[in-house]
Amino acid sequence: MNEWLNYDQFDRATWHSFFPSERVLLSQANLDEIKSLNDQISIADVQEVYLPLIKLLQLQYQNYQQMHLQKMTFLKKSNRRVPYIIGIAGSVAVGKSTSARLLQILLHKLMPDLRVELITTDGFLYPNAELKKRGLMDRKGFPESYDMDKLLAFLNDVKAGEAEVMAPTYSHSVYDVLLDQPQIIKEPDILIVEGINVLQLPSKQPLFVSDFFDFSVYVDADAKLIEQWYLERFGLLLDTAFQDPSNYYYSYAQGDRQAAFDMARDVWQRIDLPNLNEYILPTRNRADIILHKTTNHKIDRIYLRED
Ligand SMILES: Nc1ncnc2c1ncn2[C@@H]1O[C@H](COP(=O)(O)OP(=O)(O)O)[C@@H](O)[C@H]1O
Ligand SMILES: CC(C)(COP(=O)(O)O)[C@@H](O)C(=O)NCCC(=O)O
Repeated sequence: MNEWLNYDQFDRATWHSFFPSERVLLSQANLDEIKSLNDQISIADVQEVYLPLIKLLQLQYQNYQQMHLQKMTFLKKSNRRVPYIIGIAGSVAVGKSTSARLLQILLHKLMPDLRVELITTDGFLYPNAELKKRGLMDRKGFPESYDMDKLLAFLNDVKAGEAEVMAPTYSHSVYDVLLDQPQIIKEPDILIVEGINVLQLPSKQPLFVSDFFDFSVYVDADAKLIEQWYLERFGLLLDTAFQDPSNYYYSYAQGDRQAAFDMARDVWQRIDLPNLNEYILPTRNRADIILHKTTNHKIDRIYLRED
């Protein structure tokens, strides 16, 4: 079966024409905020690809709230705010968290009155101690390495309108879950949930994580490019680890740089690449939109699911 059957495909110029840049002028403060996130981010991508996507999301969000109000009126129930949840999927190191932060900044720009929160499912990985106990250290990121019940309960509580919901957090430099630093999510209007596993089907649970999503994005690129981005990120992790003995990568940063990169290349080949091929890529055609990247993270094609 043609996996693109249900998608409209657009090149950048066509996609941009749906919402020309002049409609939202980014201030210097906006640009500074984006550049502080990552100074390599292309502002052309932001204006030509992300702003039309944000406009589409704004329309979907408004529709969603209207539908919800009509339903509550029909059921003679009082209306309450129900968070709109956006999932962002894709390989390790494809740029999910960078895209998620961009969406958060731009959604806030277009709808300044809304509270937009962002979490990553990395926090729902079992802690390293538990992964070791289960013999799963080399399976980090694979479906069995996540506490899916905890993630589903978290999403359920957010959707149910709980005043405060705790999300565990993860640090790449500690290489573990930060059990003492949970993130507190307080009644968001929009919640972005970013992670490699957000479009996966559960093995035991009766619910999918994506059952909670109102819109989903898959960030896509050729595996060879993603490996390069993985290694570039590893280089940045090494640079920051250099003077910090508590950093997971400290000993690699102190030792031979070539050997450190050989180790990272091996981890990519043994763990993250098979995970991409076996468990992440097969979820691509569940997304509402696929952002396809080429060299230098430039988005060259956009696939939008047909209704
Ligand atoms: N749009 C972008 N432009 C330039 N570099 C980017 C962009 N998106 C991601 N990167 C870089 O690629 C690497 C992986 O991105 P990251 O957001 O950490 O990926 P993920 O969350 O998917 O693991 C990081 O070094 C990040 O700085
Ligand atoms: C924590 C992760 C599963 C998730 O990755 P992310 O999407 O945040 O890049 C990944 O970064 C990871 O640690 N994978 C295990 C093998 C490795 O060290 O790359």
